[in-house]
Amino acid sequence: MTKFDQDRAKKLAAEAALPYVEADTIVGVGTGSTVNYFIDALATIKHQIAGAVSSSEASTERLKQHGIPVYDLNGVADLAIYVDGADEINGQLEMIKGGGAALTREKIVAAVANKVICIADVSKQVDVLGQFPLPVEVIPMARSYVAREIVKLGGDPAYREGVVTDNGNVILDVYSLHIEKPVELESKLNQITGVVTNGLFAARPADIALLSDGSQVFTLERRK
Ligand SMILES: O=C(CO)[C@H](O)[C@H](O)COP(=O)(O)O
Repeated sequence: MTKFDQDRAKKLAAEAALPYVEADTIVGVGTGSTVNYFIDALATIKHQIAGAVSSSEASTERLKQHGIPVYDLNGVADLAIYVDGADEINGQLEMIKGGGAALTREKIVAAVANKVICIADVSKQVDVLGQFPLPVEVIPMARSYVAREIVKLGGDPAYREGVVTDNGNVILDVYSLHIEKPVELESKLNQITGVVTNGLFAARPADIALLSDGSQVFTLERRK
């Protein structure tokens, strides 16, 4: 890939999500550096929206700093859109997420949303998922057991030292996966006792991807 301005690409992709925000609705907001640009853009139209639900303490803080009200997801029955970044995204708009350790809350908000919009720079686009180590959120006392089970599935798990998720759990990053069947692997990993969830967003992929190379934004829509 030729060199490009990654920060500018993230900002352009983030700003391209603004037209999808409907007036007077609550907006689902993800986590990460690309989403930070989205939050800053959302602040420019904050008087037109009802507020946000957030997938992490970090995003909640940034939203509040901008004066955007943040609601508890339990009180929100209808969420039109959820906007989030990705660590990898393939042609079916299946993603690996969780580089920022927020995967579980991200997956929960995505599950509630009618439309999931992925914003990313074009370096995140891949043919086959798995170059980026797949994050798995694990209950701390199950860490070694889960790691052994992941090895049986062909993965190479590494403990992300020093990281505790917003839910009080730990992360295993799984290397050496060439993920030909993302839906199947997502389900298999979730069946290991002690796994909270994993960073494959395949059962519930993105509906729209806004990908930028720093000069333009490419819109991909998932074929249903
Ligand atoms: O899944 C995530 C956090 O858990 C992020 O969306 C993902 O890591 C992409 O981050 P960035 O926009 O900083 O590249």
